[in-house]
This record gives sequence, structure tokens and C-alpha cells, in this order.
Amino acid sequence: MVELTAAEKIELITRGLQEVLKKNIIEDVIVKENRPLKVYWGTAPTGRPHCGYFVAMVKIAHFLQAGCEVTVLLADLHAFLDNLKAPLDLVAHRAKYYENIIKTLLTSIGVPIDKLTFVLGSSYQLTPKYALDLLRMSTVVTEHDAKKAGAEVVKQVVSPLLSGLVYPLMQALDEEHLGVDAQFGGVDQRKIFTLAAEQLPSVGYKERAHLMNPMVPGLAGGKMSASDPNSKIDLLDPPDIVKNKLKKAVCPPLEVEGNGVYSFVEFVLFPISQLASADGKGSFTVNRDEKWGGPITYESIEQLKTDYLADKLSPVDLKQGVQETLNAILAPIRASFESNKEWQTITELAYPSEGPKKVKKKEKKIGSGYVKKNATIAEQVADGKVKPQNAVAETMGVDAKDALEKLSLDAGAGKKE
Ligand SMILES: N[C@@H](Cc1ccc(O)cc1)C(=O)O
Repeated sequence: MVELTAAEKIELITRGLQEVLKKNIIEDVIVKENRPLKVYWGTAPTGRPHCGYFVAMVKIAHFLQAGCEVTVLLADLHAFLDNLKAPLDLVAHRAKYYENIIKTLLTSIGVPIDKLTFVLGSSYQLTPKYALDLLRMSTVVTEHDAKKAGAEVVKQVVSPLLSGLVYPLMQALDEEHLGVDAQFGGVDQRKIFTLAAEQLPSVGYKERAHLMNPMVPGLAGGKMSASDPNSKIDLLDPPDIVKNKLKKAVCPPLEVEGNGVYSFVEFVLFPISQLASADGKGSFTVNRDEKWGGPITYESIEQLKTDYLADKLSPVDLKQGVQETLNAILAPIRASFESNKEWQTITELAYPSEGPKKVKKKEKKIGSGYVKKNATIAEQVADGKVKPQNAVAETMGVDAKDALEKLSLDAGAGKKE
């Protein structure tokens, strides 16, 4: 493969991003210092990764193609600190699960992973040096700023835990302790990124560049939500489920903004086809019925967008194209899961409660009364057994805001006047 020019590398590194902070840091490394850019992406191993994960994978592929030294941080302690989304005794298994998934995803889209380094957060975040740095950070960042920094990342609950304030400080310190030039993440990380940029120098470390992906809408139109299975496609969903979810997906005609189906083509399927093609051009094919014009292949996303906006490509046909292309990508992932006993074991260890539903429901005392074991917060509060605040503390990992909204209570319910 021919070596890319500095300009080509920078184009590839920043392609499709919504925002880049301190691009000059990246240019200095590539143009002046003429060495590989060191960049990391952190992921907290909480729930099970879904198809939205491809969006970050595409960028990791770009970084690798541009010759970067890429680190994936399996942020196990962060998964714990964020409202115990992963309990400590499961987090090691989840990290392993994530590592497996990420490697499989990249391989399935033809990205060589030999240059990719995986680091487990707890492998260095529990050292005396890191611990002291964290304490030093806690003396320069105000409670107010730490809270604000985590607002879009750390789950917001009725009684916020102190761990949610530690979370952004540690994410900032990771840049120093991983020895990188830049951190990459979704634009939802922006406030943590700016905290890092502002405060690392306060404890004697240098400011890093920050690369931000746009947030890609889910299939239900809004944010991809862990609690709405129809808003996202699981990486192991079988073809007919993929088909069904796409059928139900919100895909407004003549609209591309906030359209999850169109966005999936723009940010996932089209870039993946570009990665695979020799000339880097890529394409997207819709096997349309002859009645509606027959099969069509788009050579650019702009061309597809134009057709969609002009009603020359219908939502039904777009969905059909997405379904075929996506199922082709998912097939080897599913096959590898099905043939790999070790992976199946890791899954069971990482997500033990997600096995077949137990028939017998045990009762457990929560708050002031007995409620069904594994009852959702909404059920507990609706039962009148538990005050919203108590329920949150008892069922950490449940989105209290969602539940309260469902009950049409506002988050201030239960407050003494
Ligand atoms: N905040 C990231 C996870 C992360 C954790 C630590 C980091 O250093 C970087 C990223 C997320 O929302 O998934």
C-alpha cells in the first residue's frame, strides 16, 4: 500500500467528524514531528453493544488507515462509577465481552486489528501515581464543573452519587496516563473533553486534541436508547428480527435530518463500503423492484440524499437496501458467535441476568414494603411501596428519569415543600 501524504492522513483522521478541538496538535504531530498520531477511544463496558457501535468502528478504521497508534480503553472502572451500570464482580467479564465484540466488528468490516491496543482501565487507574493525580484533580475542579462535565454521559438520577463526579476527572486523567496526543469520542463527550483540555494543565499536564463524532439517531428517530429495543439493532439479531425492526423504524419521506435509517447509511453502511473498496469510493445498492425503477447503485451519499429528498427513492426501498446490506455484515458476526463456545461463555458470565426469564418470581423487601423481585422502578413506584428516591437507590441501573416520566411525575416529586 502506498504511504499517504500528511494532508491525506489528516483528511482521513478528521473525516465525517462533527468537531475537532485543537486540530493544530494533530497537524504538529503529523506534519512537523512526522510520527504516528497516538489516539484513544474509551468505552465503558456496561450494556451490550448494538449496531450503533459501528459508527465508532468506522472512525477507528480511519485512524488505523492513517497510520495512527490507536488504543481502545476498556473503561471498566468507569462502567462501575456510572451508577453501577456494571457491578464490580461482573465488570471484568463485560470488558472481555466488549474486547471480543470490537475485534469481531472490525474484522467483519475488513479492518486489520494487529495495530490496535486494548487497555483495561483498572490496570493503571489503581496505581499510586494515578490515585494521587486524581486527588490533585479534585483540588482544582469544582463540584459544579465536574457535575456539568458529566451531565450528558453519566446517568442523571434523583440522588446523584459522588462517583459521577469522579468519572469525568478520571476520563481527563486517562489522556495523560495513556500517553496520547488526542482523545476520540461522540460529541456527547464534549463537556468532559473541554474539562480535560482546561484542567489537565492545572495539574501540570499538557492539553490534548479532541475528535468528536456526530450523534447518529436511532431507528426510532430519537437517541438510540438501551430501554427501547426497537430503537437499535442488536449485533446478534437474526435476519428476520433485523427486517422487522427496520420495518418499524421511523423513516420520514423527504427527510434526512434525524432520520435514523438514512443516517445509518450515511455514517455506517456507506463508510464501511468505502473501507472495503480499493479506490476508497464506496457504494450502496438498493435492489428495488422493477416497478419502482429497478435496482440502483449509489456511488456517493450525496447522490442518495438527492434522490431521497426528491422522492426518487422511497422509504420502503431505502429500508430494503439497509436491511440487505446490514444483514450481510451481521451474518459473519452471528456465525462467529454461534461457533465460538468461549464467546458464549463470556456472554453468560458478563450478562447473567439476561438468560431465559425465571418463571418463579421471588418477593424481596424494598423500602417500605414487599415488591416483586426484579420489578422495574416504575412498577415499584406505581405499587406505592417505594418513594421514587428510594427506588432509585435500590435499583441502581434503572433510569429513574425515564420511569418518572412514564408516571408523569416530575423529578421533584417527593420533595418536601
Ligand atoms: N465516557 C465514555 C467512556 C470513557 C471512559 C473513560 C475514558 O477515559 C474515556 C471514555 C462513554 O460514555 O462511553
